[in-house]
Amino acid sequence: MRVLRLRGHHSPAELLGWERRTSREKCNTEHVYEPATGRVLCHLEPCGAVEVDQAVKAAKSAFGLWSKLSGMERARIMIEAAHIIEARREEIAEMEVVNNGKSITEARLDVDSARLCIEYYAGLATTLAGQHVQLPGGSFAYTRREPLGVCVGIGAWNYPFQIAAWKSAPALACGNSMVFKPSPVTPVTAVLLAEVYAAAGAPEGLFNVVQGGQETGSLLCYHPDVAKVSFTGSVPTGKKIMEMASKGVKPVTLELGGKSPLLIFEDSDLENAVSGALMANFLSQGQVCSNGTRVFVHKDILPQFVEDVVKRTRAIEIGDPLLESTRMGALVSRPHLENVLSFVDQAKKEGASVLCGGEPFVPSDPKLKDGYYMTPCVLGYCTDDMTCVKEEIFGPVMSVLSFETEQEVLRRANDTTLGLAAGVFTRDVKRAHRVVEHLQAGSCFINNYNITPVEVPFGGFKMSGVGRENGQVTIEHYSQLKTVFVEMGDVDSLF
Ligand SMILES: NC(=O)C1=CN([C@@H]2O[C@H](COP(=O)(O)OP(=O)(O)OC[C@H]3O[C@@H](n4cnc5c(N)ncnc54)[C@H](O)[C@@H]3O)[C@@H](O)[C@H]2O)C=CC1
Repeated sequence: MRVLRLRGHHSPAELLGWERRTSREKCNTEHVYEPATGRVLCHLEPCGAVEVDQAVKAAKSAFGLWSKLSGMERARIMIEAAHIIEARREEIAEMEVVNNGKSITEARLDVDSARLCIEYYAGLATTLAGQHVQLPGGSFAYTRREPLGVCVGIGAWNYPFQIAAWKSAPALACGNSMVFKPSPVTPVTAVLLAEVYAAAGAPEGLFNVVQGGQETGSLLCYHPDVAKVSFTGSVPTGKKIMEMASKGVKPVTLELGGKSPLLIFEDSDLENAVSGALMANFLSQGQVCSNGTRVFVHKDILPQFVEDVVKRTRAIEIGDPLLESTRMGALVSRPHLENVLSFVDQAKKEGASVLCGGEPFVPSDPKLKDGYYMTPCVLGYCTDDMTCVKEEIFGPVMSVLSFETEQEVLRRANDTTLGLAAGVFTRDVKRAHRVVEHLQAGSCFINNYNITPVEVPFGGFKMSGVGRENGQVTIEHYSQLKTVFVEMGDVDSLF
């Protein structure tokens, strides 16, 4: 059973073996918008306690079957899911664009990342194994890596399909089942992932989608049959999730926000450094947790850097996210756009200089006139105490700061409670590794930025999170170790 309560114009075709449920009772529906046009896309009916319980029960029943399969058997279904995603790539990407507002070019890359993640963990599913330990007198012990049970995934709105895959792939590979709750702002594509798993032959109830916001999320976290919660979102919500999970002593994975630094030294390849700064700030309209929004540039190259970065920022094509030529689409919602613009106003008041952008943008196409667009912004003359340098803006706003020495820039880069990512551009190999050693961040980039291959772990230091997603290590976050002692002699009793 899958609890899906999405109604509207974009109802994907029914598939054998899974069922959509809509509310039997009247409840408060919420509008879901298309950011590119501002029109209402569909309505969302939040799931209550009854539906959450049904979804968890379905997942529990699927767990009974799924956890008994061998890794090879699970892998076969996951690989099939990856093939289906590949075949439906364009349709899923378009749906992501319509619901999220990002460009089709980026949405396709997100769908690819989701597929690669499922392929990668399908491979790892076949490698799960324990250890054999020889003990005195012929006795021995062995360990078994076992799944946790029903895992909950709670997603943010910036990478709706990718987050659902990044959470479900390692969970399913380990033999768990999942109930996933997307953000109520972007509820559409997680439903498509549920369709994909079902079509690939997953047992009924293996991957369920419940719709809703805070209340639905809390019901999931407190549910006694839920073994683990994996969350992507803001720091304040992450703290609440941790608190709720603690009532049942449930492990959590938290992928939270950042205010990451990007350090550009005077010996950098300037063109690459500028490209890196753009990648660090403007993907997904700047709504990326790992963004390097504090760009520290050595004072000797600052004028040239600023000239080049502003020139290339001004050239970014903004508009209809479904067009191939568009590089920046719409922000996710009207309130979020207003919030981002208010950060730009605040920066001006605090003495930063708007070098380009930071204005609402109205595309020439009349159908897009109510969309949530803005021009990407570069703020110059920033100082460490400014709000734009301290707080996560989560929009296309780059703050440029000047520095003189390595020691100084490291101290300033680490002067934050967050630690998701960090980057350094330099041609000096020794400096690159020395700097990275001192950066307090979970994901560090040398001479690039915002590259997230699924084979490597991703996650934060400090208040940016707990646990990791992707890479081999994530298997440990979705499984537990059982130790089995085997006596081959007599019991040496003290009594
Ligand atoms: N580290 C990472 O990988 C990422 C971090 N983020 C962070 O997420 C934020 C933006 O995303 P939002 O969706 O606005 O974040 P949010 O924290 O408001 O919501 C995230 C999810 O949690 C749910 N939620 C909210 N309150 C809850 C509660 N009390 N109990 C259970 N669930 C609850 C929401 O419905 C949504 O599905 C940014 O601050 C960004 O930094 C976003 C994407 C990736």
